[in-house]
Amino acid sequence: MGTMLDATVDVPVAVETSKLQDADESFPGDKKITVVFVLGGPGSGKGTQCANIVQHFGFTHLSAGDLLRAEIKSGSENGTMIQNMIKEGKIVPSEVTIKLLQRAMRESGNDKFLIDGFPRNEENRAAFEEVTKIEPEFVLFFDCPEEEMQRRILGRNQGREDDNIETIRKRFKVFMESSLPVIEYYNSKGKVRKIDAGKPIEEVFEDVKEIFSPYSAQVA
Ligand SMILES: Nc1ncnc2c1ncn2[C@@H]1O[C@H](COP(=O)(O)OP(=O)(O)O)[C@@H](O)[C@H]1O
Ligand SMILES: Nc1ccn([C@@H]2O[C@H](COP(=O)(O)OP(=O)(O)O)[C@@H](O)[C@H]2O)c(=O)n1
Ligand SMILES: [Mg+2]
Repeated sequence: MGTMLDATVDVPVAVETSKLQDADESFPGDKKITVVFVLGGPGSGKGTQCANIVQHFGFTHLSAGDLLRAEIKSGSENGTMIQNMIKEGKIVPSEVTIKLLQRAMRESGNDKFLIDGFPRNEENRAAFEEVTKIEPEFVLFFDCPEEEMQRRILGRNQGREDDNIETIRKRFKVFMESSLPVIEYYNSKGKVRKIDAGKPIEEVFEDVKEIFSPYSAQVA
């Protein structure tokens, strides 16, 4: 399953694991890990489009929010803290989120990841870089008007404790103050691929597909 951008050879899982901890000590033939960060405000359509990308391009979708919600459900010792932060629209300390992401990456057996909803602030960004040494291939940014995002979240019906108007307002504020600067940071490095996410799902995916075409899983 090679692509244009990763000269992939199959290596044992053990090598992959050490690579995650020490990705800068790569050697010829080592497995390259491709990470795309998928960012955008709450309700901009990150999860929806990631599901489409997975179908077409062979990536594994890791939603930081989904991993945190699963951690609450699992009854972990951090569960109550995570639940309280999500209810308030606050960003969970990166130490917790990065561990969940690393575990999910390891367990997937894949080498191409869409990391959805992460990094959401500077602390997330710097810690991920420090711990994993992974630089994202690019950042997919779903740009969507706030009133449209609000409408979508209120219609989402996933039973989420943070999908109420009071928490939604807090999440928008956190997005503007903490997450947009991360997008700006990557923009200054020329890594942001911005998508007009206010359009219907199929139209957004047309634009997404263009960006991902070099990563087609079908390319020999
Ligand atoms: N382009 C779109 N147009 C209309 N509704 C959308 C669009 N993309 C996603 N949705 C819907 O909006 C809600 C939020 O989408 P979701 O993918 O969960 O966003 P995010 O992960 O960014 O919060 C879902 O109910 C989804 O079905
Ligand atoms: N990197 C992250 C991602 C999510 N979260 C928490 O999880 C909540 C929901 O995130 P999400 O990505 O599932 O939300 P949406 O943007 O998909 O609506 C956020 O509001 C944060 O409280 C976090 O703390 N750190
Ligand atoms: Mg989501």
